[in-house]
Amino acid sequence: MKILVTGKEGQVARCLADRAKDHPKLELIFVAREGTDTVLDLADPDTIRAAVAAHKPDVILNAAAYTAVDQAEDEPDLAMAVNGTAPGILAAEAAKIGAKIIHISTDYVFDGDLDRPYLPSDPVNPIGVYGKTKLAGEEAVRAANPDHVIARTAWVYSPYGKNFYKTMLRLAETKDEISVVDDQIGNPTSAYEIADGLLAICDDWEKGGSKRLGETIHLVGPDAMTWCGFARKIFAESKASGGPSCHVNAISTADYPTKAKRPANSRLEQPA
Ligand SMILES: NC(=O)C1=CN([C@@H]2O[C@H](COP(=O)(O)OP(=O)(O)OC[C@H]3O[C@@H](n4cnc5c(N)ncnc54)[C@H](OP(=O)(O)O)[C@@H]3O)[C@@H](O)[C@H]2O)C=CC1
Ligand SMILES: Cc1cn([C@H]2C[C@H](O)[C@@H](COP(=O)(O)OP(=O)(O)O[C@H]3O[C@@H](C)C(=O)[C@@H](O)[C@H]3O)O2)c(=O)[nH]c1=O
Repeated sequence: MKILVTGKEGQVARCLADRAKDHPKLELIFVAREGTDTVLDLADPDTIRAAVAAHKPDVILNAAAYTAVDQAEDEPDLAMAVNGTAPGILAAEAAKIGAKIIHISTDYVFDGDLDRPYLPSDPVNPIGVYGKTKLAGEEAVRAANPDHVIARTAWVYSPYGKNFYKTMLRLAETKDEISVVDDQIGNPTSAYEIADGLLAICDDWEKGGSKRLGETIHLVGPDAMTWCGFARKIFAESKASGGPSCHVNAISTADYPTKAKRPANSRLEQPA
């Protein structure tokens, strides 16, 4: 089964590439906005149509996105083109050739006001530009192709790209203490967990199954914690293996002003 993966250099895409060898019946083709034989720029619909026509995949896995949460507040049009409009074009192009689409979304589609983990069926209400654009992408995918899976994940970390885990370890190289917000809670998620979850769905489809088809699912790590708790965990593990570590002060969101508002409660849960 041929799977066209967007965003070749992203965290999830790179973990998909690492895991591909465990799924010999899945042929993963990675494209990016530059540097690949077939270029796919989500901000340029013509390149989307051309890439899908060139590869005629059975599944499109959209792992690319505009993920700079604060920067999105200053570039809402570009963020909307990439996160909101392009997924609909990918989904429509997939539908035209009878292909399925897996689209990755985020906890930031929720406002964070609920006092329990969010279920896929809970009402959405994003509070920042990034979340609004990701919600538009979800809606566009649902409208364009019934053969979709929308997998919402959260707080992604991996050895690749930019993420909170790597930021903490980098800061610890030069600082004795750092201050991290202790009033935003969520589920840190390894990009490998996401890759494994999505490839398990593809394996099922390859065998003729219909696992999760038409569903919006939550695919996150098992443990919820605050960003401060996550930082402390990162340093505890790092210290145990002889890596950098530093003291973490717990602060409130009000003490760490950022351009974009983030949900206080980002916990996601998938019903059994
Ligand atoms: N990171 C996180 O904490 C979370 C991520 N998600 C979602 O998970 C998915 C994967 O995220 P993650 O792997 O962390 O993302 P990354 O930020 O690691 O990578 C995003 C990729 O998207 C590519 N990209 C950006 N703009 C375009 C464009 N116009 N055309 C083509 N490619 C583009 C980037 O390309 P380039 O290398 O050229 O910059 C990059 O390779 C996304 O849908 C994201 O919204 C959901 C929840 C949490
Ligand atoms: C670096 C740093 C951040 N923070 C705070 C800011 C913010 O509230 C929180 C997380 O910071 P970041 O900017 O690294 O994370 P952020 O970019 O908000 O992460 C989000 O990315 C997008 C793509 C998603 O979809 C989300 O699930 C989520 O993972 O930690 C501190 O309190 N101290 C620090 O030293």
